Amino acid sequence: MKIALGQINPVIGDFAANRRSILSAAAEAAARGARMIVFPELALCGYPPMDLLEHHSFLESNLESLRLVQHELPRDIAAVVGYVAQNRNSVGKPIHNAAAVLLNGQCIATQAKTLLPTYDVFDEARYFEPADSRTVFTLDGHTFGIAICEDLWWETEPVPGTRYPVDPVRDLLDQGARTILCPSASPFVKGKIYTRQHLIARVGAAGASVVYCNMTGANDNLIFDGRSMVSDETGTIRYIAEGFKACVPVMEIDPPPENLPPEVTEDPDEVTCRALVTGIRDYLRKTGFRTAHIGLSGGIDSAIVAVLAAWALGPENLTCFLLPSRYSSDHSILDAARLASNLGCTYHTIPIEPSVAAMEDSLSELFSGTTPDTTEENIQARVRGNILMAFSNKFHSLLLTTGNKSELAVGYCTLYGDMCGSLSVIGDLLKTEVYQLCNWINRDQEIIPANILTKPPSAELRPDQTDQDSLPEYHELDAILSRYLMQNRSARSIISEGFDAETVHRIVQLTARAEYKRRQAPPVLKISEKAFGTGRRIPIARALFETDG
Ligand SMILES: Nc1ncnc2c1ncn2[C@@H]1O[C@H](COP(=O)(O)OP(=O)(O)OC[C@H]2O[C@@H]([n+]3cccc(C(=O)O)c3)[C@H](O)[C@@H]2O)[C@@H](O)[C@H]1O
Ligand SMILES: Nc1ncnc2c1ncn2[C@@H]1O[C@H](COP(=O)(O)OP(=O)(O)OP(=O)(O)O)[C@@H](O)[C@H]1O
Ligand SMILES: NC(=O)CC[C@H](N)C(=O)O
Repeated sequence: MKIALGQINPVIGDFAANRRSILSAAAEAAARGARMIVFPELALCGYPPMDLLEHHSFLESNLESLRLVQHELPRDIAAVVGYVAQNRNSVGKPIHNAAAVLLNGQCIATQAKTLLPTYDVFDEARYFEPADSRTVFTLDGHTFGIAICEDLWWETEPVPGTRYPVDPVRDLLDQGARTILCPSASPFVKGKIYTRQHLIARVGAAGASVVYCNMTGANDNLIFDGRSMVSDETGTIRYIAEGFKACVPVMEIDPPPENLPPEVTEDPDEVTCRALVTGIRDYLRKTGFRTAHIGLSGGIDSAIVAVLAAWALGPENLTCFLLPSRYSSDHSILDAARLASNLGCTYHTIPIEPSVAAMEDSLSELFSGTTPDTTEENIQARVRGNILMAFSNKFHSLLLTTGNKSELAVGYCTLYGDMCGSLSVIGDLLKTEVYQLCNWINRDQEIIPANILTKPPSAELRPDQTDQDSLPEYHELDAILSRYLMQNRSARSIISEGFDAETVHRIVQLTARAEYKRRQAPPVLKISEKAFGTGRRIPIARALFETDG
């Protein structure tokens, strides 16, 4: 039997476009002899629809769209389509996260999702009623079971100490399933592909094959990497679809192809770049923007964002602004200009001195007798924010923010200043990871001028300032932050590893205090297991250090 993977990139709530993607993928698969095509989780409405699920019109459009797909699909190909189903029981939440098997105008099977992820960025139990049973179906004598995304993840323990009571895959196998079909919307995280491979191998250990179809593209902070997979009944991966790209591969599953199975590997730097490029590109496309712009300082953060944005949108669609102040060094301006030229982007230079001087003049009476402090530094950052937002308003261009995860953690950024913007491109990359990725970008040729990579990081908001005037060295800062943020470790436990106690306490305090800034930050493209944003929810008004100490 030939099976196709409908690895598509749905737009949340664009039922007409998603239906077209489904129908065209099914037509292509049918033309290439596929008997079945599996689409991603909630392919019809996009993932995650969040509170749109509380709108009746959304649910009605979704069901109407399913009816249309059912009748418009090519004949003789079964399509497994993710949609929102009504819960026909009188108890529980009114809807299920489900998949329908459509064939020749009929719906021959449906399956709701049993395990509803409600951790990190997932919030499915808020909306959906879990399935209370699972059933297999047959096609051409082959028995299939459907396990929607998390239903494949039973053996993992997302919340320490908890384990789902039901193993949906085990249940389907016990009912005779020989192949598990897995419509999925599994957001990209570096290295997660190996976990998926491991989960598929578990099914193989029970003698069944898996057809795993993951979504591709990005929605807000979540990036879906595709890389759908097909395994044989020994758990060996026989096929991996391309990452970050819509495609419709077709393959024989019974028996699987003779050729050697592909190795599941990823280059962490390359895959991170591809993920972030996808995140930028889809954010703009799906929000109706074609062009973006950034403030290019000659520092490393805006440099990497410029490269990623130029790759995502094309250099002709990225405008860079050099906004020097009285403290900007000549080399910063030269480095920024050289980078923009290397990328082929247009750049404009607008000195901020006149606006800063005008602000200082306006405030001089009010501030008389005070000494300069971060207030004056922040005015510079806010003048830049003002210029960059004015360009956005006038030319319908989207401002990308350039702050990294280390700065966002400790609050080393100015509200309504360098935090202005709509999408945080590197807010999930620690500063040391930014350096690593820049070196990867420059591996064959110098795209980012070497000087940007070697000079000490500085906000250039006062004379001879460097980041290390206020922060520990980045390798130390990042080591502490990854323990505190990613592993939820307390200061005491981090100190017990040999880190300097005073530094750890200060970093933990700064990070805890800066929650209010992060709540106002734009969505951060997620690439790690713990990113700022919807997957890390911390109250702002709270007792500060007891829980962290
Ligand atoms: N708990 C809370 N909830 C809500 N709001 C709270 C708050 N605590 C303070 N605030 C408000 O926030 C204000 C302070 O925040 P904000 O105005 O941003 O300013 P602030 O955090 O005081 O200063 C910005 C810091 O970032 C550094 N910086 C700026 C720009 C770029 C870079 C870089 O290298 O990338 C570094 C700069 O050197 C300085 O240390 C307070 O005046 C108050 O209005
Ligand atoms: N001279 C400048 N011209 C244009 N934009 C600037 C300038 N200075 C700062 N910015 C903008 O503000 C952001 C914060 O910059 P800042 O220099 O304060 O710190 P940074 O975090 O070290 O960033 P970078 O490494 O990009 O310099 C920059 O990434 C950039 O987008
Ligand atoms: N949509 C889902 O069920 C996603 C949850 C799953 N653990 C994943 O990230 O792959």
